[in-house]
Amino acid sequence: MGEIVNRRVRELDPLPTPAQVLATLPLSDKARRLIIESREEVRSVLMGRDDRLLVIVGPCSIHDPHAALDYAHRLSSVRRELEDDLLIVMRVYFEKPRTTIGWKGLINDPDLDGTHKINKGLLLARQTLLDVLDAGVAAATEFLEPTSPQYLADAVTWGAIGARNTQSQVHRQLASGLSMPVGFKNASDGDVSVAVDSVLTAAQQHTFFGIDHRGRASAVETLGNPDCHVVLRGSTSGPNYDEESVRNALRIIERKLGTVRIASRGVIIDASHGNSGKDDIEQARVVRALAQRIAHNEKGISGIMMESFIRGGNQQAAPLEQLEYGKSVTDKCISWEVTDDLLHELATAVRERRACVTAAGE
Ligand SMILES: O=C[C@H](O)[C@H](O)COP(=O)(O)O
Ligand SMILES: C=C(OP(=O)(O)O)C(=O)O
Repeated sequence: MGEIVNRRVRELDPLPTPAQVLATLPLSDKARRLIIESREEVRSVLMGRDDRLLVIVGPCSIHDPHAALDYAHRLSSVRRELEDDLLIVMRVYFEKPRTTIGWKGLINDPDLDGTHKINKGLLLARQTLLDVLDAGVAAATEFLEPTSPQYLADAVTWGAIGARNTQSQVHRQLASGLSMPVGFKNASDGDVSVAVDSVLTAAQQHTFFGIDHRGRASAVETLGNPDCHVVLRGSTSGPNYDEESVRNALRIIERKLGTVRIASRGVIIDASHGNSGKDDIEQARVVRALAQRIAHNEKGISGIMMESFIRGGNQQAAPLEQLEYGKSVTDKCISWEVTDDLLHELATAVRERRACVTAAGE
């Protein structure tokens, strides 16, 4: 057998089952309530029943659970302060899709040293999510590995399928069975219509290969997820957060999804990635430009995403003891101080939008 299979597999190291991990690190009652409430709030914002702005904000990736929790505590108090205007959900991203190679996130390599202790990373990631929730902050994450949601998804309020996977059947099927709203990014080359196709596909029922809670290979039958939507993140050839690009995306959504029963025909705009050339200073400028447009009641923008951490910028990934505290090891992030200002500016923009709507009798 060894001559024809597994010739390029060094080892198969069993992982605990999802049921074991969930039993070791269960959700608290408080966390469960936060997840149920915040998922419903996200749906309401997406449907326009709640006039707040969804703001998904936090580090590009989590590499240091202690710094992540420090960030979550800062965010928690702003979240409460601005809750009448903003629905804030923290980016708690553990799985990084790479353009070629690079550190693939806390689950894949928790020690950031190429030892890839997934067993450790899985538990560390789940513990971090639970800690963030206990700090009173709802969590957003990108789902990358098709089986990882079984270990984490119960603790997640908003999910993303990234630009590199938006056209992947595997990820569309996965989203069709997820219990929370899921945003599909436009493709890295800027194609928005594939993300719209994803929303259409994920809203349908599917049957596919997966695992159950006991880790058994299973045929997974899903009901379809009507809470998927498009995230505009710019592309390798430039931004797509300008008014014309947003109108264009809304037209594609209307044309392709006109009769499909989905929560949102609006978009979320990711101010990072292709919309700011992954530059934190530019990213803050993009958020400010969006705040102005929101204040003027531009239609179709349900939410904003920002990559933000304690310190601005980024650094090379390396073992924790060699790193500067609170600074991204993947894309450049906006510093906490600037983030705090931007969140207040976005809240002001939402109040101005509300005044516009009232004045226009909408
Ligand atoms: O959000 C993070 C990165 O943009 C994504 O993981 C791709 O990064 P890379 O192009 O550096 O691999
Ligand atoms: C990888 C990310 O984004 P994108 O898929 O848009 O590159 C991300 O948001 O972390």
